Amino acid sequence: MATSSAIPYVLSDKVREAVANCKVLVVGAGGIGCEILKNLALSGFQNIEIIDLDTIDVSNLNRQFLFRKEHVGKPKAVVARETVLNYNPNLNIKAYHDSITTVEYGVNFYKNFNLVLNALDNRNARNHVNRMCLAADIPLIESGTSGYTGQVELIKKGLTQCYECQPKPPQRSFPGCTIRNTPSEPIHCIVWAKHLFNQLFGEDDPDQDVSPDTADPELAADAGKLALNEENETDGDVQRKSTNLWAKEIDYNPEKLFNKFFQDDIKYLLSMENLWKKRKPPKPLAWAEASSHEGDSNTIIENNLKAEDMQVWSLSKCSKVFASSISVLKSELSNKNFLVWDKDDKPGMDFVTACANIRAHIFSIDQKSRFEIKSIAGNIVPAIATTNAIVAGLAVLHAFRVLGEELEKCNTTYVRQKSSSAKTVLMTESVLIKANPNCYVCSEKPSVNVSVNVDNMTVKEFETEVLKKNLNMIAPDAMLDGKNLVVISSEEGETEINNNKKLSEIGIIDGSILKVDDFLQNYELTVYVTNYVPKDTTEPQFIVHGNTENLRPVEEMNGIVYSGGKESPNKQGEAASKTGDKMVTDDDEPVEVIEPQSSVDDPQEGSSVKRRKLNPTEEEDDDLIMLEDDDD
Ligand SMILES: Nc1ncnc2c1ncn2[C@@H]1O[C@H](COP(=O)(O)OP(=O)(O)OP(=O)(O)O)[C@@H](O)[C@H]1O
Ligand SMILES: [Zn+2]
Repeated sequence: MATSSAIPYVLSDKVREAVANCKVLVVGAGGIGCEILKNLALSGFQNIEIIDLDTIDVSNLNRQFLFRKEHVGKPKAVVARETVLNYNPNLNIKAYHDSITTVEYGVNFYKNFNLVLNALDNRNARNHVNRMCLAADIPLIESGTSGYTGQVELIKKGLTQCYECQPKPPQRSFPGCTIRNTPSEPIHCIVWAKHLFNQLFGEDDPDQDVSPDTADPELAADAGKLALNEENETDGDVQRKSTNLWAKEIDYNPEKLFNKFFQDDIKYLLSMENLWKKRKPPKPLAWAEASSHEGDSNTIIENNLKAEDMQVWSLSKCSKVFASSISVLKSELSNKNFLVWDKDDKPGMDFVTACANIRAHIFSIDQKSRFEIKSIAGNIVPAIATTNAIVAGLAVLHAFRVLGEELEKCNTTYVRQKSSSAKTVLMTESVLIKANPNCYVCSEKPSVNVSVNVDNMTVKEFETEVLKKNLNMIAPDAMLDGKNLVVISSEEGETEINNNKKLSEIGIIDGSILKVDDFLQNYELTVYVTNYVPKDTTEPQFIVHGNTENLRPVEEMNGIVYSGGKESPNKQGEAASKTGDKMVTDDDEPVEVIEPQSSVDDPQEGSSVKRRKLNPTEEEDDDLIMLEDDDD
């Protein structure tokens, strides 16, 4: 392929020179990353570094055009580099097969670059790169797609909002008792099946218990206890022992496992009578019955007309697959400590399909095909190559503006599906979106309020659940303000002694202030602790809020709330009406590019007014900004 393209000649001399001399980092070589790399290589960029932690999967080949069949299993970053070098052998391009969140890539690493382009698929890595670019004061072009929608924005310290300025919609989650006791939708059964996979083969996680929940608030206290006592008299061991240990003891005998999860546990649930006063009770199912249940003739005929993945399995097929997948998973486990569930791993996906459908049958819930279950279980929104290409193109246009020192022209741009009411595909904010002054990441003195039961949460849980998982730190150190006492240290061996102590035991009580910092992220945060006792298991274990003035009742908070929350976004159809250039899509339908509205007196106000119009609807926005891997 030719080493030069027309693009450099439409750029000013200044930008062309900057493009040739700058050094850029591309984080992620997936759907968007491959497109960005190709665009960079063909538009005159000379010095590119690319990092991706993953290897090429066959499912990537339909849209990650730098990869071919023969590359499956090889590191994405390495192959992306090789392919791009074919476009332009003179490129100075370096590949890292690694996670960007590791300590090797500290602030000094970022300072090597003029610009960073994110092409990631998960919130954690995005949050991390956001913090690193703020710390290194490097412009970051953040992009994401979800199906037909996408977004590109510039993040620059002091000029724009950062990736964490606005609250992100929490990931959809369900109360434990719905999953364990009273499922009513297919997704409840799918989540349960994934939890069951983890209980049997994965890393131990008490939050993913699949056994009946006697602490269900719907139960009159006695009913649950009564049932538990009866259970203990008969088969009590099974209940109390870890599922994992018990499964090992019976050598993963599929019949015994089946009868426990789908017959005995269901009988036990039935004994919690309160649950079934207003609900259809579940029907316990024994292995022998399921194995011979072929389904009604209509379903068999319907199934025969469908591709295998689209068929809804009969109970007998579910039990066969249950047994065969367990046998494969058991042998996979024999040389590992635990397995990690992955939607693209056949036995794991088969196991979840079978278990979810058996449970759905028991609770009279619609059963689903393997294909549907895969997309629900893997949080999959189909990736659309065209959207990735548009977004990657926009990202590189943003890069030209940044290099031309026209950062203020990098207004956030959205890709939207054309709707009948407004023929729009691209929409831009009218102004740069300013930082949230209360942002717990980019404000001058970042602070956050954490409400937690100080007599119940351990220091280790606080570190893992609050500081790492919720506040996205990598290696936090925490000091109790006023006492100069280091309570959590990122140095091995320094504070492990505190790990199993409750927060209050080491002096973290209502009103305590913690000074937390993450050395890698160059990030300091003041954490104000308040004591909070959840009323029952349906309430969150802890709440993180940006600003006490914004405190709202727990039920409104839906687990986590940050300050500076905005009104709910409006429908995309209400987007700005001014139209501009036309372009042509694959299907030859003319689409229109929406130009920013005329500037307004107060940019901040203008921004928020416009944003309400441009933001996606609740249904479609879940993954717009941050495409999540499955991690529930
Ligand atoms: N911490 C990280 N460090 C480096 N690369 C990362 C990190 N987290 C995610 N990535 C990479 O970002 C890329 C995102 O690309 P994309 O959204 O197309 O996902 P994918 O894994 O290729 O596809 P899919 O999830 O649809 O199977 C992936 O290649 C992934 O490996
Ligand atoms: Zn911010």
